[in-house]
Amino acid sequence: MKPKRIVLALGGNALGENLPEQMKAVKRTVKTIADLLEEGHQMVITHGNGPQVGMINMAMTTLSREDPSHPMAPLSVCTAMSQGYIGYDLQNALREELLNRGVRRSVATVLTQVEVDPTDPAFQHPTKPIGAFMTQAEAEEMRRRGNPVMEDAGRGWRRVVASPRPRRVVELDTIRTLADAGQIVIACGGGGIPVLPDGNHLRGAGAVVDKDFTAEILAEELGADCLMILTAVEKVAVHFGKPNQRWLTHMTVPVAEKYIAEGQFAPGSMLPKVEAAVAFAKSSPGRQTLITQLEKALDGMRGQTGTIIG
Ligand SMILES: Nc1ncnc2c1ncn2[C@@H]1O[C@H](COP(=O)(O)OP(=O)(O)O)[C@@H](O)[C@H]1O
Ligand SMILES: NC(=O)OP(=O)(O)O
Repeated sequence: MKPKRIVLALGGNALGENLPEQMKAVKRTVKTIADLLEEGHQMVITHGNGPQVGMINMAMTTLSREDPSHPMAPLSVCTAMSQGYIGYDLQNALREELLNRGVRRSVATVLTQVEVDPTDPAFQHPTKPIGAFMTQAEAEEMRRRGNPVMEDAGRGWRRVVASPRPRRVVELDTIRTLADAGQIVIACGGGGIPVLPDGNHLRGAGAVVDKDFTAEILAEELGADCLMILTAVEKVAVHFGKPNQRWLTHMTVPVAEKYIAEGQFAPGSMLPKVEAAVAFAKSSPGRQTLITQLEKALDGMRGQTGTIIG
């Protein structure tokens, strides 16, 4: 297989939901990344932060309630914390996995900001699920305390926050320089820290950006051949979770757009992945997205499983 430049977007199951789970999960995750690197692919890695940013935000809110001298931490700051928290485990686990395979490579996490538009209507309509899953009763209580909640793709209830579209990766030049120099970069974690340009100042925004959209921008800007989105399902389905569910091996752009229009993909979970894939395919001929499970990434790259879009 010809080596490719891949932007890899890691979903929740690659990271676990709390500290001990994360330390365990990343050990499994980096085996997949190391396998892909061994095949000669060049990788820029990004990851989600839904559970983690929710946990950090809740911890900071509790601290501020208990001791008002600690002001509430905005979601932008919580995302910055989540990039450090996840990047720390991921880069160390990958470094160690490579060393165990006799490979000495530099791995670095770049704290990354993304510009968002203050007029983005998403600020008025929270859709991004964060934090742990809740029962409906817990969700009602959360709603009563002023936090919007939503049912998340049949898996339970979660708090939802605004998720504006990313427009520009602020630290793109740094990421490109490191990637071009053959270094392994972890960047744009949690979709990037959302910021609003205000003259020379970048003001943090109260939102969580979808990592699939930021990964798409990164893949476009870095001239990647492949956007790889690793999640909890091996393939994308139509009629997901229904008796007539059908797993998809390949979607052309028009077919993906037709399924999007039919509402086949759940907002806040599979929809942004397929929308990102469509945008990537449209950005230049030959660009493809692979959506599959972490454990199936190598088979997916070999065309043996997963859903290819483009
Ligand atoms: N049409 C669909 N096909 C496959 N999975 C779907 C579909 N619609 C919703 N899903 C759900 O979306 C999930 C992936 O979204 P999510 O868990 O938010 O991603 P991430 O892995 O990035 O955290 C799948 O595990 C599945 O439960
Ligand atoms: N920020 C983000 O997209 O996180 P998840 O992938 O965990 O939803």
